[in-house]
Amino acid sequence: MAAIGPRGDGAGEAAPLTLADYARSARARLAPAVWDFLEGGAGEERTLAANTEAFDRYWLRPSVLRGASRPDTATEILGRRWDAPLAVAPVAYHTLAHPAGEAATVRGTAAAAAVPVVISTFASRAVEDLTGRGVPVWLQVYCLRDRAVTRGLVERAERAGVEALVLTVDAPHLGRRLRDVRNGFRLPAGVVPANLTGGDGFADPSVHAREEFDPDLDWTVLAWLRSVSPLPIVVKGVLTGADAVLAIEAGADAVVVSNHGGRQLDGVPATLDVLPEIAEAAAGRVPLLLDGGVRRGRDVLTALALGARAVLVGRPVLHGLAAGGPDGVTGVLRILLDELTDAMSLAGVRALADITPDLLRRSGDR
Ligand SMILES: Cc1cc2nc3c(=O)[nH]c(=O)nc-3n(C[C@H](O)[C@H](O)[C@H](O)COP(=O)(O)O)c2cc1C
Ligand SMILES: O=C(O)C(=O)c1ccccc1
Repeated sequence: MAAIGPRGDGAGEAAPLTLADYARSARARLAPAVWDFLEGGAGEERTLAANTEAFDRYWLRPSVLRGASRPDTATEILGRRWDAPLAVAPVAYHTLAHPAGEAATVRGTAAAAAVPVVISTFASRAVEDLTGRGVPVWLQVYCLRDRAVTRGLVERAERAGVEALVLTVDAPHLGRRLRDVRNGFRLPAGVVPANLTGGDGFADPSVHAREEFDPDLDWTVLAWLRSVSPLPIVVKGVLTGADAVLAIEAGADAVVVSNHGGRQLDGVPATLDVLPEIAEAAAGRVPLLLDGGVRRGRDVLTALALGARAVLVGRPVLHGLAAGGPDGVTGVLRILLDELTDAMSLAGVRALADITPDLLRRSGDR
């Protein structure tokens, strides 16, 4: 976060070259309280900071003379081809960043690459306006106390053509985000969940979550979700090997190693730092995805070398959206893709299957 300058400093007017450029440009355009909501984490934001810092503790060990001038970034996950090992993480209320919201995100993503967009339970555009537009759409599910509402959301998404469900398991309630408390953050008028029926009182997300989220879920929730929908179930928010095993035993088709971008329990480790433990426990039984702090193409290489099959990117996509609408989203994803292929080529990695732990050296190790 150190690269982010003060508002109105004129940065970001030249064509953005990095995700940090997009972050600066977004910050200059967004109301400060909205920026804080998007950017902030829980507590002292130790986990938020750790997510990005963890990537900087690894160095790459290139192999030379590998004929890797045109690396192949394609992969297959849950039976679908992805152009690159990247997806858009679920982030509530994209209309906070741009009036077209998730519709702009989907359009911008499709222009960059065929990779999934995971829409939040709190997406601010109707799911029917997001599917069938060139990229797979997955639905993130918060399991609410009112299971009929959750079921209705899932059935609606399935009818619309959503291809997988991402069950978030790290949020019995929302973490204590001090920036939002200090700002008295409320959603601006008109920013509402477009796919949830009934009710209002959404304006303070943390109050709403306390009232509506089911805070007492256990692993049987997977069987319940399975009874509601035949779609693949991805469990998001696992941080230990033991929980990854329980997720697999409960029937998860994939697991997202995530600390919710440092927004839930402050003091948990960086996702990158728990990935090896989880990869060992999962032992290849399900694909592992990772999110949190991915800001450069080479970060994708690092995560894959430690056992992820793909990564999800959250805040940077919203930065692109705020900075330039669909074109900004395309720009963010293209930068990540260009940086990834550049790093693969220079590291002698022809295809994702070539990526092994040998590609890395942890700083300080000999
Ligand atoms: C503003 C914001 C809203 C989010 N909303 C959701 C959500 O509705 N559901 C969810 O599972 N995760 C949500 N997340 C967490 C992201 O899916 C993801 O785990 C995290 O942002 C990844 O870290 P990154 O932002 O460093 O890439 C949200 C994150 C942010 C920043
Ligand atoms: O999940 C989140 O991090 C989040 O910020 C959120 C916001 C609104 C509704 C639900 C979750």
